[in-house]
Amino acid sequence: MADRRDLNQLGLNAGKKARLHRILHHHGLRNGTALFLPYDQGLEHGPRDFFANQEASDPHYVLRLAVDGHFNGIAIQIGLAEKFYWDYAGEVPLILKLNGKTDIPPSDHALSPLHAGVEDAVRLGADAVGYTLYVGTPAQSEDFAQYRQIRAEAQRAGMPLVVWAYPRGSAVGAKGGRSSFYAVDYAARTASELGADMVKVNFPHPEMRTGVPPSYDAEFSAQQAIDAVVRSANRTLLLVSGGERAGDQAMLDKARASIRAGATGLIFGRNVWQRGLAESLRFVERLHDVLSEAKPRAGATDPAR
Ligand SMILES: O=C(CO)COP(=O)(O)O
Repeated sequence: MADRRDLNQLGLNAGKKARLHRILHHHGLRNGTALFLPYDQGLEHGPRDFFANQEASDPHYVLRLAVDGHFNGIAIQIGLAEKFYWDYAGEVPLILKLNGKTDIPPSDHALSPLHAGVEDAVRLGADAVGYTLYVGTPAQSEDFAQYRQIRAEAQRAGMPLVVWAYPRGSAVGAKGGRSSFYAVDYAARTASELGADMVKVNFPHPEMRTGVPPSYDAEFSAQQAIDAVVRSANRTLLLVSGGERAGDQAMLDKARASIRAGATGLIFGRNVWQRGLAESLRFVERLHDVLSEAKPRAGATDPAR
C-alpha cells in the first residue's frame, strides 16, 4: 500500500508536489501532518459565527492567529485574500477557496458557485485551491461539471486541489444524515475517485444508522469508522474538520483518532477562534501535540520527505 506521507507516491505533478511540500514543511513538525485554519464561515454561516468572539470578525485577527499558531495554511475566500492576505503573504500558506454560498436558501439543491479561479490563486501566491463539492444533491451533476473545469485548471497550473466533500440534500438525510459513517465514507471515496489531492470531511458518526445501506448498519466504533474513511480516500490526503464549538476533550479525542487512522491533518476553525486569543493559542498547542504523535514514515530520516 502507498505511504500517504510520501509525496512521491501520490501521482502528483511537480508543481503540486512542490506546493504540498511547502505546506507540509511550513513549520517545525515535519512529520507529514498539517493543521489548517478555515475562515470562510462568514460566508457559509454568516456573522453569527463571530458573536462568541467579536474580534474574530476581523480578518487581520484571524490571519495573525494563523501565523502565531504555526498553522500550515489558512483557507479564505477571494475577497479576504485580496484585501488582507498581502500583509501575511509567505508567513502562512494560502488555500484560496474558489466557491462558496450562504446558508440562507434550503440546502437540497445546494451548488456552490465559483467566485475565483486558479489564476487568482497563482496571482495571490496560494499553495492550494479549495472547492466545496456537495455529494448527493439533485444538483450533483452540475457540481461535478463545474468541479471538472477547476480540476483541469489546477492540474495545468500545478496547484493542489483540496475538496471540501460535503454530503447534502434530502436523499442523504434519509440515509443516515450528512455526518453518518455511510455519508462521510462515500464523500471521501467520491473525492478520491474525482481526483482531489486532499479531501476535507467531517468526522464520521457510526451511530447515525437510520436508513443507511445494510453494510453500514452494524456496530462500528469511531476509530473503525475513521480508519475506513481514510482507506476510502486512499491516495487523496485526508483532513478532518472541527465542526461546531464543542468541549476540548471531545475535539482532542476526534483529532487523535483521525491521526491514528492516518489522516494527514485537521482543519479546525470555530473551535479555535470562537474564544479569546490566549485560550485559542493554548488549544492550538494541544492540537500540535496530537499531530506530533503521528508515527514517522518507516525508514525516512526526514519523515515528511
Ligand atoms: O473547513 C471548515 C470550514 O470551511 C471547518 O470549519 P469548522 O472547524 O469551523 O467546522
